[in-house]
Amino acid sequence: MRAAAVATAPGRLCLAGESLDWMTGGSSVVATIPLRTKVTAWRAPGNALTLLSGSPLFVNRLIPAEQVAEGKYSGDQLDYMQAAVRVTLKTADQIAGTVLTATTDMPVAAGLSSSAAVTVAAVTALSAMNGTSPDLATICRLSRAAETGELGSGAGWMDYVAVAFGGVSHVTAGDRPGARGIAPTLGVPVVIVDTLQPRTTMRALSSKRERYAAGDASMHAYARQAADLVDSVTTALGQQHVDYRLVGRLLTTGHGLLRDLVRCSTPLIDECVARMINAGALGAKLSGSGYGGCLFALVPDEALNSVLQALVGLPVHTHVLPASEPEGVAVTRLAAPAPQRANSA
Ligand SMILES: Nc1ncnc2c1ncn2[C@@H]1O[C@H](COP(=O)(O)OP(=O)(O)OP(=O)(O)O)[C@@H](O)[C@H]1O
Ligand SMILES: C[C@@](O)(CCO)CC(=O)[O-]
Repeated sequence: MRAAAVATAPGRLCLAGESLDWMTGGSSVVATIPLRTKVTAWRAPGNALTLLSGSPLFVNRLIPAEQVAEGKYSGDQLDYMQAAVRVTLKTADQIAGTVLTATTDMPVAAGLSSSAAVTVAAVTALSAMNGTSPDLATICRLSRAAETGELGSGAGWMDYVAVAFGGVSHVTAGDRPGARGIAPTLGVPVVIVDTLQPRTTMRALSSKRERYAAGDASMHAYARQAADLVDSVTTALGQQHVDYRLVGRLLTTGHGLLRDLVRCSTPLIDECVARMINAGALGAKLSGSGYGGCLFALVPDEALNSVLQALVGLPVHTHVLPASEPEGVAVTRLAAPAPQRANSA
């Protein structure tokens, strides 16, 4: 029987607590965004796994099912999709004939967790294709096993939990992936600025890991101060009437910690943050692992024009999001087509 499923997963902004999950087992605060990755999985007769990605960055591939089952990777961009197949389908028989396509609205490798979005969506679509519907914690476990276990990239639970659960949430770290929902959405529009400065999470992480493990005083100071900030942001966002001026100030404070202690900002990111705040943004910070990629700002409607004008002339791409995204991973199992009737004439 032919079976197919489509899953979508959002990108995420990190509001506070980048890196705490893997550094100290600490929590973070995240919000998902309405820029989503869509993965379709289906099975047709054949011996290979077919990976198709709509992104101009990626070259489509056909990989023998045995090679996937053995865990052999080629080191290219589609390894994330391949790893999701391996942790979900396991045997060569199950893998043979699987076709996986991915398209995305979000900048890739730029701090919005495109890798967790594609992995979570792929694990979910492949499970549904096989007739199973794992709970969100299981989807997070499989996705982390794909990125971290298979590819040696990825970090703690933050990205998988953010993308799978959706909304504005306090992500708890530790052994069990979990999130405490704070609110469905942020009550202020968000402007995301992609600096187009290339970076990869893997490289960013290895330098931070080395410094933290070597006892670097700035990294340890960051870990302490960021944990306090996570508490303050969680409390501020949990109020019945949220004071977004306060939330904005806390975000900017978080950016300062990343810039001065972790030292993972760039002059262009700092320039965008400063210009947006001077033009009326409530607060701004980089998102994700830094060293390039995206920053974001909370911008009330009345300041939107001046904030966008302040960015004119900078080599950046800007996304204006009227609201953040309440929905985490979502899946639809497509009905198998009815069998063709033999023509009796
Ligand atoms: N739509 C997609 N299709 C296939 N692979 C994707 C897709 N989106 C992301 N990826 C994979 O994820 C990699 C990017 O992961 P990386 O962790 O470097 O960045 P990110 O997740 O976007 O940012 P961050 O982890 O800082 O939030 C890409 O190089 C590619 O291999
Ligand atoms: C923030 C981070 O955990 C997100 C990975 O996508 C990476 C890091 O710690 O540098």
